[in-house]
Amino acid sequence: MRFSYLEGKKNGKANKKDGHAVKGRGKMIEEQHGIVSFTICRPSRRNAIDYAVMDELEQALTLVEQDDEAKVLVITGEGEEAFCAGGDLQVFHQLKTKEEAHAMLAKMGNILYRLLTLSKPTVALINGTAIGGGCELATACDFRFARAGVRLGFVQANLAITTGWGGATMLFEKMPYDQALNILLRAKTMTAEEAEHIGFVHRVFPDSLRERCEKELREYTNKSTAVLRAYKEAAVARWKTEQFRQRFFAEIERCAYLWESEEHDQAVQSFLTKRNK
Ligand SMILES: CC[C@H](C(=O)O)C(=O)SCCNC(=O)CCNC(=O)[C@H](O)C(C)(C)COP(=O)(O)OP(=O)(O)OC[C@H]1O[C@@H](n2cnc3c(N)ncnc32)[C@H](O)[C@@H]1OP(=O)(O)O
Repeated sequence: MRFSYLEGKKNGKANKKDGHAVKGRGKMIEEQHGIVSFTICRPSRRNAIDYAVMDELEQALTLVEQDDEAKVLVITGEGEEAFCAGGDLQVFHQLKTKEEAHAMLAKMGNILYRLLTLSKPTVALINGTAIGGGCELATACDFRFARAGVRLGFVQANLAITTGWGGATMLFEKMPYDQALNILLRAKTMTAEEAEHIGFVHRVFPDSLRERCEKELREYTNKSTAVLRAYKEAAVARWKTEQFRQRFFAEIERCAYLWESEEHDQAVQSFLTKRNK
């Protein structure tokens, strides 16, 4: 019987030799050669993130953090269409007040903060469109590898909100100030190649995404977990300060405030109406 990575680790019985995968509501976790892959499995919703995906991602972070055989975490989406279309608008459109929005935004914000500061290298394997919170998820990872031609965009401003999961704060940490502010304010999509040109994407692969990603990561997984942890701890120390956390969570407060606006409500309604929701 192939243990699920999550179940096996919880019972301390995971058979790590041949790897294993578990497909559940909204996610699939598999581990091969020290690489743990977390796949968002909601292709009919372009891999949009709902509460179930949040909970599964949080559980996966805990296990990867604790498991010495887990050396690198890769996050990707199922199918060819999308990496992640951000928050599930059909679910989160029910949230009307600042308080209701803040509860959801802070839940995912905390998860992305944990991802940002994970003591293992992380990769967003961008298999398709990355939009809104999908770009925030990708930004929280150390590296971004994308399939040639896919489109990415911090489109939140078109919905009359800002990023709400810490994405802007992380982007200002990881990119030159003017490049980060430009892509946030323009709220347009760009190709993987354009994103590589400005330094948001690190590798663009023409095809065979997983194989190419695994080959690229062999240079990391052939190092001891202790060394990987030590370098990541040095890298993320700057983000474990109270001052950074205050900036990170202030973004979430601002998004929650904007969430309440009539403009935001109408923008989401128009997206959903276009799909007769
Ligand atoms: C919660 C806050 C968070 C943050 O920033 O902090 C956010 O992420 S805000 C949300 C930002 N996301 C978006 O605005 C993306 C909206 N979706 C799109 O722009 C397009 O769907 C796109 C570009 C992702 C894909 O376009 P494509 O033409 O390939 O597909 P469709 O638009 O026909 O969509 C197919 C199917 O998926 C459903 N869908 C897509 N995105 C979402 C979403 N974010 N939430 C829920 N459902 C989504 C869409 O409704 C269609 O469903 P169907 O039942 O077939 O009508």
